[in-house]
Amino acid sequence: MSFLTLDHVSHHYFSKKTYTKALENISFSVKDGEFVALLGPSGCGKSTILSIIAGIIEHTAGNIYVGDQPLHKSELDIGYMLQQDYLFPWKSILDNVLIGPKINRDHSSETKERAADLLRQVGLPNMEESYPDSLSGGMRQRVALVRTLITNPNILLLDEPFSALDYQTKLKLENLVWDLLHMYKKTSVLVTHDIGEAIAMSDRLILMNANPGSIAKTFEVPIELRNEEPFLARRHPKYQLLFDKVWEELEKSETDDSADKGGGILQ
Ligand SMILES: Nc1ncnc2c1ncn2[C@@H]1O[C@H](COP(=O)(O)OP(=O)(O)OP(=O)(O)O)[C@@H](O)[C@H]1O
Repeated sequence: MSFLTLDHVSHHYFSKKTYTKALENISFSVKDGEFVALLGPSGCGKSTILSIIAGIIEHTAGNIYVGDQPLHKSELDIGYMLQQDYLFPWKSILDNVLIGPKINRDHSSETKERAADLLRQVGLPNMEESYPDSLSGGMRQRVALVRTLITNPNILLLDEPFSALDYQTKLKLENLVWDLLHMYKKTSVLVTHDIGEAIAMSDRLILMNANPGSIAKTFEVPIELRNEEPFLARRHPKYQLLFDKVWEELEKSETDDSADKGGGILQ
């Protein structure tokens, strides 16, 4: 059975006078432990999908299931990682990481030990008492990753988590995140503009069109790439083949009739 299913999901944003058809008839599912990437042009609704899965906004049509339970009745524990790390500058690294557990009234020494252990795993040993302003962008995102994993979520939503980083740091973090998510067998949905990142990190790519946001095509990533860390996957001959196919499809969607079908004025 699928872990998460979106079944003909649509979402329209309404303001006083206008509306935007952000998503139209989105259907896909994510298997337990699977890593799915959402890829597509700006404004095609990728972040809206994550916000709906996270329960931040309510979809206007369709159904979402976690297993066989409707999303709103499920006990889905979500980890959300964004482009910005949103670390609190006045809190130490450890206290930043422990925000989630503290909200859940977990003050246990086991959780503190787990935080230190995770910080070590992401290459930040003995940094618990440091403060965010003493860290580089890449180090801050590692802390954000630990803060996301510490509550042991059963799905991770990754909204362009590497896009603010320099290229070298981004490649290193892709590897690190991939390693940890595979080690802990996490189900993940990644939003990205980067075709290479989507291919190197995920098991399946969902390519979207804009105006309104819809699914253009799905690509299975070949097993040879899925079994490799992102850095090595990028060197595999099948990586370039898939890159070219996805690129071709993206080009097609950009040359399609681009008349604005994504919204209008309310009467
Ligand atoms: N709060 C909002 N109110 C009105 N319209 C919105 C709102 N948020 C997003 N939209 C519109 O919904 C559509 C989808 O936006 P969304 O941010 O989900 O796309 P995206 O694919 O994540 O974009 P990007 O890649 O640029 O981050 C866009 O047309 C956007 O302008």
